[in-house]
Amino acid sequence: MGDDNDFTFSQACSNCFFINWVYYSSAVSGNCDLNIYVFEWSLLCAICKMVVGVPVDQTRLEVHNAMPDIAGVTIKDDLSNSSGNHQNESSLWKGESSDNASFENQGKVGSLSFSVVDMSSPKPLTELPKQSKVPVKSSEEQRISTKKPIVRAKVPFEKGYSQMDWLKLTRTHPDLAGLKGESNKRLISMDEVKQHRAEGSMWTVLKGRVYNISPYLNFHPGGVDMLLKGAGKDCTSLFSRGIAKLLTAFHTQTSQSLLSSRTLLIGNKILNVILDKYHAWVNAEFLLEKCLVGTLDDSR
Ligand code: HEM
Repeated sequence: MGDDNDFTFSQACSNCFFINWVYYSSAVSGNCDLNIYVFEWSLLCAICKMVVGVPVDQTRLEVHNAMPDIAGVTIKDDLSNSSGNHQNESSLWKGESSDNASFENQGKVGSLSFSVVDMSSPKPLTELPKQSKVPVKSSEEQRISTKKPIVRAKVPFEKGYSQMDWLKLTRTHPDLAGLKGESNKRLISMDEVKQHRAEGSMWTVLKGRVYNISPYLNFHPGGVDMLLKGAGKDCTSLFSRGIAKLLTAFHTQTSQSLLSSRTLLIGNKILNVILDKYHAWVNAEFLLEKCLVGTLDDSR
């Protein structure tokens, strides 16, 4: 430990691919191709370590254990002095202050020569040791503790207002739409829809169809207030409203692209757009069949 083979360089995190951490190694010996050394390991940056939940010190231990032997390493950086007293090791991992100025170094491993460029900013470097002092939860513990309870807006059914009760009503009530003998095949303008906001004759437009939602108000599992938002309006967008979720997953690529019709890659973060958050399985056309007043005339 602490011999001439010690060196420090910046390396892209194998999870998020940001070059934001500095790897320090000591006591390496034997033969190794640098390409293997750099690319074969799964090493995480400080941020991913926190997300994944591997304690910094533990990671470092694993890194040391997994270290392949390297013979004849002639790399020496400016941050370690000739006596093998590596100031930067302590500043990186033990929280002592040191000058973290960028440096560039040339090195040679076997037949491979290369440049080592420290692109890491001083701030994250001095922050690393602080993180290592905080007890880091295991990934399982972290997953459980960060899991938020799902808050549902669903309104508890009042007696007699279940969806079954609604279906019974649709089968037995003679005129839920309030048509009074008029046809429900007629075209209705948006102006006419706007005039129907009062209780008893409250209209809404859903996917081009005009419904009288008054009788359904108390049966709506999302509550009366939610349904009232669509009164006298086109509620299609409210009905199909989605949410965007930033998954705590990182993609191995870094680009801006559409991974699927609902999943977007921004940088290396995956954004998942969940469409029809509440009504994905709701067949409103069937539920409100008996409330149909007409078809929206969007030409006017
Ligand atoms: C106009 C026709 C609509 C119909 C037929 C309808 C029907 C339903 C049904 C059947 C559910 C229960 C879904 C389930 O259990 O999975 C539901 C839930 C819900 N709806 Fe609607 N809805 C309508 C409009 C709206 C509108 C316009 C809004 C918002 C402004 C809305 C907001 C909600 C909410 C927040 C829930 C609760 C989701 C939950 O936590 O389970 N609904 N709706």
